[in-house]
Amino acid sequence: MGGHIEDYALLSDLQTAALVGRDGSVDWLCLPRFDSPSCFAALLGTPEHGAWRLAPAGAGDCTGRRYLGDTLVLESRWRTPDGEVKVVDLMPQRDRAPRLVRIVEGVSGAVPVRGELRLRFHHGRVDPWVRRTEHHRVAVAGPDAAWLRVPPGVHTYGADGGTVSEFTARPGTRVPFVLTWQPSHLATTARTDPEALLAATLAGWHEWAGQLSYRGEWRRAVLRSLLTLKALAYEPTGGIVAAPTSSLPEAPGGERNWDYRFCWLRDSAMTLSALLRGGFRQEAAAWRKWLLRAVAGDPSDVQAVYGVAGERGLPETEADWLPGHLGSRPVRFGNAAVGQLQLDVYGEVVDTLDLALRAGLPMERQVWSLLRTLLGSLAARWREPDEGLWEVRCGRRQFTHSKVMAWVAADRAVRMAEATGLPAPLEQWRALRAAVHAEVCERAVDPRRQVFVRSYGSQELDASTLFVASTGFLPPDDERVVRTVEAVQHGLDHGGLVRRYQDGAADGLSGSEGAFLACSFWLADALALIGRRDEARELFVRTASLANDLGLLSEQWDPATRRQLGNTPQAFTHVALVNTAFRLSG
Ligand SMILES: OC[C@H]1O[C@H](O[C@H]2O[C@H](CO)[C@@H](O)[C@H](O)[C@H]2O)[C@H](O)[C@@H](O)[C@@H]1O
Repeated sequence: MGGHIEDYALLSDLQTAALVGRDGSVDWLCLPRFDSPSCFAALLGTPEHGAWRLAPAGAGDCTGRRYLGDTLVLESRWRTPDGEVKVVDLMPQRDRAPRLVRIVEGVSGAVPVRGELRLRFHHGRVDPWVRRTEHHRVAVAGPDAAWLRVPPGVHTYGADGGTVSEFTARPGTRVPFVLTWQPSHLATTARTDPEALLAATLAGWHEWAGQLSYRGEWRRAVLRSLLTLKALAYEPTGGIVAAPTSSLPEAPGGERNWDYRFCWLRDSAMTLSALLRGGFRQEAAAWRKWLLRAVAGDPSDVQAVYGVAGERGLPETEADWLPGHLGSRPVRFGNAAVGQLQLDVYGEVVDTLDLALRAGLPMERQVWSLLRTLLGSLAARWREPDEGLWEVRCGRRQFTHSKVMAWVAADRAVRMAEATGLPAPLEQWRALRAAVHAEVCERAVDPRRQVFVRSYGSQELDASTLFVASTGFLPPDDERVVRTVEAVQHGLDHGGLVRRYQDGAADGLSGSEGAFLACSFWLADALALIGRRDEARELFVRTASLANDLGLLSEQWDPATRRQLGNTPQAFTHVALVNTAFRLSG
């Protein structure tokens, strides 16, 4: 049922991503886009649902692995009784077709190597027909074709529903495999030079990483997080996916399994703020253009989530043929969050536009007009209950976080209007800001404890109320802020980390979940803001240390089993890591 979540390495060509396990198996790959059906879905099933293992014959997990420098080129090493072998995995940035390149290099001895390629299109459901050409094995089914370039001298044959390759790796030999996807109606595929692709891919990532402006003490973790965020941005449109996976469970064996291969305005706006802080402005400009296209049509009907090209419909379906990761069912594709009202997205989007302006991106006329439409829509809707940032499936409420973020939208809009002098109903925006502030202070605070609660009138805690401090809604020395931070720290503690809300709080789903890693970083932020910097540092370091050996973090953490949970790598978590590192580094 796939390896452990933290066993996976990420490869990306900035249009889709693959996950490679420690055992040398590519267990997840959607082609040609992040949100396309997968051709390898062993992550959510077994190798029978599609996988490509390439490793010393009979070997288990690799004995060491790393990314080559500041790139997403993975090198896995096996030391075996027969000798040592390296496999270098990469997804070159696209020219025409998506490719997965795997180069086996002999280091010492004579090591028998075995490749087992099982392509299963449409999320593990369709076993393609495979034919042989002079240089390739070609798998075809429906719209999909995958071409495996067979290296000269490698014995390749069909067996066990897949393609097996066998050879012996010796020092000085490099054996490259290239898997290319293209529409099945194309009869040939272009030849490529895998070594040239490797060199260009290394250079491309290094060049990008070289722009990082952060010089603080957590440079390595920050850069790996930013590389991961960049890897989740769909280059042709500027959209950013929340994670490249679907249905990795928030509770093993449970139903909390969601498809994250889409662009949440919340997640992508926050991603942009992290990239901007790191000095990456080009992505911000591209995302702003994506945003304009995505919300075009009826910007007042802004959705919380869109497809990578701005699609509005992402129908949620259940894949009953997949057993799920660790038996966690259902496996879902598509996401019903698309039909929810999540008012906080106004705040996150406007906050990011403000940050972009302050980072020197010129305010375009179209962006300004979008901002005015968004504010008009928010003014009409902010009193409505919504599903909130946690996307509850048990009905709408007056969530505190949604209202605080409505205040953020009005506040940042006022700030931008004042800074630019561009035409705006400034007095209306100021009045909106004041009205939201007054209502939140009156209705979202528990009168007895003087803490901000999950929703108006409730007694429940919610880590998203920490935003009252970090957004500037109230000054950090306000007693209600301090009490809220302390209440979250103690009331939502889960093994030294933070739950997003109390275990058992209504969300419309069965079972419980792990500690939410982004919330743990948010608490570190809030502790720093209220002056408890030592505790903030300690929590930050503890949370960041849960990353796997390659620096990757999923959405949640299970303190009992000490394992990662949920979709991986998750943008939300890496964004929070970056933002907190910046704050703590001053
Ligand atoms: O927990 C229920 C919800 O889980 C997902 O939402 C979470 O992930 C989103 C993407 O990272 C994030 O924006 C949101 O704040 C998280 O709660 C899922 O996508 C939802 O459909 C589901 O209701």
